[in-house]
Amino acid sequence: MKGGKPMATQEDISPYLIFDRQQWKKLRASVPMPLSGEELERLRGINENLSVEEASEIYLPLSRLLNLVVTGNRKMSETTGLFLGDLNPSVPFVIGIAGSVAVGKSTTARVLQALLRRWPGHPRVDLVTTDGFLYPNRVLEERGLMKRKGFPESYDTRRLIRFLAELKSGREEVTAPVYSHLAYDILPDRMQRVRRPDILIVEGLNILQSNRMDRLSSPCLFVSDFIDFSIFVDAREEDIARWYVERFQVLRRTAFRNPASYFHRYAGLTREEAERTAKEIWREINRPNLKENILPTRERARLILTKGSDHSVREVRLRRM
Ligand SMILES: Nc1ncnc2c1ncn2[C@@H]1O[C@H](COP(=O)(O)OP(=O)(O)OP(=O)(O)O)[C@@H](O)[C@H]1O
Ligand SMILES: CC(C)(CO)[C@@H](O)C(=O)NCCC(=O)O
Repeated sequence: MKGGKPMATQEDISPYLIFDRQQWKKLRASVPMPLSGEELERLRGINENLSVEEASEIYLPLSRLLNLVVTGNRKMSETTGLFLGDLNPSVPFVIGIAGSVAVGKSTTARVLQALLRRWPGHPRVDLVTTDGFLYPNRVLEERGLMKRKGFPESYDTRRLIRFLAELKSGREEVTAPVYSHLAYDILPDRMQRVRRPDILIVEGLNILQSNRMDRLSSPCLFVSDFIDFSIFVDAREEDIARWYVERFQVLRRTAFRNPASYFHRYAGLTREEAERTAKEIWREINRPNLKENILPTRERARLILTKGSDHSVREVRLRRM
């Protein structure tokens, strides 16, 4: 592919092409129209810190690539339909987004959702986060896992696999449980309905994992078996830790103030106390999870976005296949 160069290390066996920012941004060249003012506003609503430059230089070319992959995939299922003498309706194309807590998965997912919606042919793009497949706090407490949220054992992975299998089987409607960061728990009386979108984006730190528990499930299937294109959002650990602490400070002044917030007690902390608390949660929970369970899955992704300390993407690695 134009502009990409093979990975510098292990050049002979690496499946990735590497693009620096300059090379990558050129790949939006044939996008027919720039983002409209209205679309830019919508993107700003997703994350006020996301720059227009970032959206158009990084995420727009990425949406162009995804659009081509989705179209190719649809052609392939039409070919199978032709073979079967039956134009079987295509099932949702699933894009997975993985990476550490606080690396920016949700933001990436929402930007891609907004951009993909404007491509012709697949206007219905839904978004599900694997947070909904965490066990409720009641179960986590019983199992002594309250300090292990986000670790493989804190998810009902079988249920997540069942959800994806049902979606890929062409069901008219599938449902996912809903997690609330405010309640810090699964909402018992809420369900997210997914009705055969053209594309489903599944965002979560665990989507590329294949731990022992999953292998024991029968039949032997992994979450990644249902993902057509996977993206890993990557950054230096020091940067992610800082983003985690910064986000915690923002939440202390905003969401934690809400008396309904599980972390309402944190609203009363001073800036220094909040910083200490956030650093401790990072050190005790999210950092070990990154090292032990998330980073080892990075090279399973089709595409790796590497961010610099200001969240701007410095490098894109794309698997040849
Ligand atoms: N592209 C971006 N530009 C600027 N800031 C960003 C960008 N992406 C994310 N951020 C900031 O980084 C922090 C984490 O982002 P986000 O909530 O999207 O992460 P996440 O990976 O979904 O985290 P979690 O797994 O904890 O839900 C937030 O403070 C967000 O505002
Ligand atoms: C719900 C997860 C696991 C993933 O989004 C994460 O946001 C989380 O709650 N981690 C546990 C430690 C913490 O509160 O940051």
